[in-house]
Amino acid sequence: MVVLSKPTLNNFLLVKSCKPSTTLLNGIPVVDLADPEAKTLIVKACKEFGFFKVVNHGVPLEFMSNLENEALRFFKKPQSEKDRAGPPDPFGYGSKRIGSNGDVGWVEYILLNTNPDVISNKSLSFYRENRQNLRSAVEDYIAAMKKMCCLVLELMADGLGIEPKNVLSRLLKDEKSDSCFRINHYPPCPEVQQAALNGRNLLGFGEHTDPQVISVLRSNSTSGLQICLTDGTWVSVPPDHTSFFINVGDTLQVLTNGRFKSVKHRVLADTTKSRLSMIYFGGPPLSEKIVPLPSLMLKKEESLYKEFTWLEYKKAMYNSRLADYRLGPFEKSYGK
Ligand SMILES: C=C1C[C@]23C[C@@]1(O)CC[C@H]2[C@@]12CC[C@H](O)[C@@](C)(C(=O)O1)[C@H]2[C@@H]3C(=O)O
Ligand SMILES: O=C(O)CCC(=O)C(=O)O
Ligand SMILES: [Fe+2]
Repeated sequence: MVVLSKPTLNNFLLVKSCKPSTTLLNGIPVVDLADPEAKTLIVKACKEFGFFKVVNHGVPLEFMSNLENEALRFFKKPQSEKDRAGPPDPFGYGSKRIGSNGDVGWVEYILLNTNPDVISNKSLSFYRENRQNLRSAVEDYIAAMKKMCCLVLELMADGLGIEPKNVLSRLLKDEKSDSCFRINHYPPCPEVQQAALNGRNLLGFGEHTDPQVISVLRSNSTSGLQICLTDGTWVSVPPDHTSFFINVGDTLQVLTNGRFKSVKHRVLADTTKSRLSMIYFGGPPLSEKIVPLPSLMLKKEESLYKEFTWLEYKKAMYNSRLADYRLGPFEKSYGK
């Protein structure tokens, strides 16, 4: 069992906790990718939740558990070895600190750029610290996630009745697409029980929206993920290690002029079980102008957002805290 170092434990209990929520999301939208109605269900889910579960996706379970086992092998290594792949810059191995603006969580992780041309020394150390086949396991998995995201984005375009079919997926297919991949490991935290007695929960990963176009998450069967509904209630998402969960990101919210909502989500730590999650974040090229899709806009409909590039959004994102409403300053109504 991996235990995060003791001295900082109290800081965590003091710094980041939140009111417990026991509501289980039974009505979570589930989309069968082989269903002819998939495109309609996807659009509905993106408007209502910004979140849905994907089944019948064609990715073999073995493929997912292979990478999960490789990742666990890395997280089980002594701290000094893992630290050789860190600190994150933002890519590389990180523990407890998320980003560089003071966010913390009961989590250790590896963050990788998916573009092999911009591979950092930290990522190389991560691969070196593990068996040789880790790099190909990661690359194969990323390729499968990119393919699935592109299919989902094409179904979205179809469901929205806009053309061409690749109007969204081209952003991820572009060779300059700025996408990344994250593996999060949440060790069990016995102190969670004490926190729960005081009516609080301990955060593994604080609330935020994903800034990119789309994210696809797969976890083991340990619970912890929660999403925030449009009425502000937090609900737990029952884990399913055989399925994928899709998140609408901030960029997709802008591209659809607010029709789709980027989903606020967070992860709570568990007392006894460790959680391992793997997330592919599909992003556009840095120079891409993020504006509502012209083919989607109604006559006289105006953009809710100021014009900006993904590079500009990214710069703002790295200056923000996890829970900040990052789209705020880019809204035309901001400050009015
Ligand atoms: C606190 C931060 C971590 C983050 C960059 C940021 O300054 C604000 C956004 C954060 C986030 C959330 C979703 C993804 O996990 C992530 C990789 C991303 O693209 O935006 C993280 C960033 C990070 O960990 O570097
Ligand atoms: O680890 C998880 O289940 C979700 C983490 C997350 O939302 C993120 O890394 O952006
Ligand atoms: Fe996220």
